Amino acid sequence: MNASVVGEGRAHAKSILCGEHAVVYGAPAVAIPMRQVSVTVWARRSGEPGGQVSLVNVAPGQANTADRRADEAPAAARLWDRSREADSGLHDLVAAFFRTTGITACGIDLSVDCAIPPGRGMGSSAACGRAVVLALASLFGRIVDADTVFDLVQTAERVAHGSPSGVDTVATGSPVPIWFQSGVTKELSVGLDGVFVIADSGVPGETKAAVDMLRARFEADPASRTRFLRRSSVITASAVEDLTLGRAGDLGRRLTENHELLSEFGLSTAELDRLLAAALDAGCLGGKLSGGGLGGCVVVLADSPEHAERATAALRTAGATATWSVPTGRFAN
Ligand SMILES: Nc1ncnc2c1ncn2[C@@H]1O[C@H](COP(=O)(O)OP(=O)(O)O)[C@@H](O)[C@H]1O
Ligand SMILES: C[C@@](O)(CCOP(=O)(O)O)CC(=O)O
Repeated sequence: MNASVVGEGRAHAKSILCGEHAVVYGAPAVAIPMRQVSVTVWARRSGEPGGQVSLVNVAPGQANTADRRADEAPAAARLWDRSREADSGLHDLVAAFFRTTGITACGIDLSVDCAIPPGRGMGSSAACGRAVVLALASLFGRIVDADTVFDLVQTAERVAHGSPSGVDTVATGSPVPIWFQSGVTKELSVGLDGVFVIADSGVPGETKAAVDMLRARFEADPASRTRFLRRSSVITASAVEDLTLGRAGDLGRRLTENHELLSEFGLSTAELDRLLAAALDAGCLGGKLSGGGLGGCVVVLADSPEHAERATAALRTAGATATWSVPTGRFAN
């Protein structure tokens, strides 16, 4: 690979099907890709001194239009969300990139077109981090192996989350559903015929706040931690079988069971519960909050495109600000 004037990197959103939070403590989780919602980053050398990074957000949605050549990066049209910049970890990530690769640090301009809403359990922070690493690698003409990408993205995730499990870091770059535990990833083959519908409650959740809240609860009551991890692990193990063997009804029940567990530990909200009730009334097989919780999204399972459409309409009526459909047929490699 040769160095270029503009480097481009892309990553997508994800939804956690089961095991969130437990995965932070070494239990397994399963996540599916949402490839239609993505972030693209363009990296250029700037005239600023070594290691200085400036960030701009470009008009939303451009990442999801026609393929663009690297030298056609659009002009910056909107400012990066400054209120969130400090905790994005992207400055640390760029510094870590130079340290790890041994490339002499220079000023970097990053243009970020992020269609993934932040704080919705869709992995915006990990996807932004992954896209930055890939953009820098392409700018400097380096091939960066998967383990190094993982470590670099985790540098930014540590700033955004505190103690990230790494499931978002892997899932935002995988085209297929993954099982993840303590840094080990397995790609899952899916025998299920159905449609996952993801719905945004419109309320931002704070993953870090949710993780901190659960940790405080576990410290106050260590037995509750054991109970939470056991139940989550059992649900995830069954969900993997249901997903691979195509047992849609069983998988739906697991999702709902996982929601009840997360809810029992204070991670749901009235808005998320209302969305789930509406989807179940509309004939969904089950569903749950997805990601950090305390806001963000739900993921529900419908057994056909027709049921998914009905669920989508019900979710919108119940207040969802956005919905996405992920048919399981899309997971073919
Ligand atoms: N478009 C954006 N502008 C600024 N910061 C962003 C943007 N997208 C993501 N981020 C960073 O990611 C964080 C959200 O990450 P997190 O709370 O983990 O939610 P998510 O569930 O989306 O991963 C933000 O606080 C910010 O640091
Ligand atoms: C709650 C957690 O399990 C998943 C967080 O997902 P998100 O950042 O809210 O998309 C945290 C983690 O795995 O590090």
